[in-house]
Amino acid sequence: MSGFIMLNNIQHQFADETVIKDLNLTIPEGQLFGLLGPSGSGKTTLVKILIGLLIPTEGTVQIANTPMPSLKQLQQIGYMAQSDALYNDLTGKENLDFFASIYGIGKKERDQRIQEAAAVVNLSDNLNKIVDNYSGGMKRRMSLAAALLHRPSLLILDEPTVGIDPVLRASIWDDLKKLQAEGTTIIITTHVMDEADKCDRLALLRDGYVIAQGSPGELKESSESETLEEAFLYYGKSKK
Ligand SMILES: Nc1ncnc2c1ncn2[C@@H]1O[C@H](COP(=O)(O)OP(=O)(O)OP(=O)(O)O)[C@@H](O)[C@H]1O
Repeated sequence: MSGFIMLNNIQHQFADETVIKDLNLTIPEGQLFGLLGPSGSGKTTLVKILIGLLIPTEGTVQIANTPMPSLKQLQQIGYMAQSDALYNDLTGKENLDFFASIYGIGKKERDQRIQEAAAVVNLSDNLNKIVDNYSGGMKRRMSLAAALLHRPSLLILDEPTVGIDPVLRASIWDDLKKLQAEGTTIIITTHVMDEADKCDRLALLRDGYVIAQGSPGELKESSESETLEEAFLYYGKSKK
């Protein structure tokens, strides 16, 4: 397994609380990898460590053999945070134009990239609407489009489907599968079991520990569980 992303002996402390504990993860290129865990288990903290937004108290992160944080690697990453960071008074197109300028995409190319990203998330017909008039799901999809503008090879999505109805959730998953088929490595955090089932591999997080890793099938099989929820409970107990 080639280690496109490697987290080695990560530990992270906020004041006197250790929220990530001796964590090791290797994620190969092209994988759709899920971080599954309940609220407060450390998913967002881990994602922030991964992209270099937080420096871990201990341990190292490498992406494509480069120690993080690295500006060069950051340019290859598309990051979608848990809450939408959009300008409500601007149109969808104006928002994407703004993000494209931040990514340093030249004016000539910008229009094409905006159309391309909007098409992936089915927002092409809504680009001229003010974002304030978008539904919650449209805003989530617009945030995803913003994370795709620079055609990142690594996409990191922090709970991208929270508050989104099942139909839209399915459409976002279709988008993710499409991007993966084009070669994008995707890391997604979730606490929704049926979403976790769609990932190639998972790390189950609880109280800052990885309590188990594997494909959804492996995790169910090795815990003799019918569902991932049962598997999660099984590994949670065996860690106590
Ligand atoms: N900036 C911070 N300062 C102090 N404690 C923090 C900070 N950020 C997170 N924490 C704590 O770290 C722990 C893990 O939080 P984190 O946001 O990583 O969890 P999570 O799994 O992403 O949760 P959720 O699913 O609710 O987003 C929690 O106990 C949280 O209170």
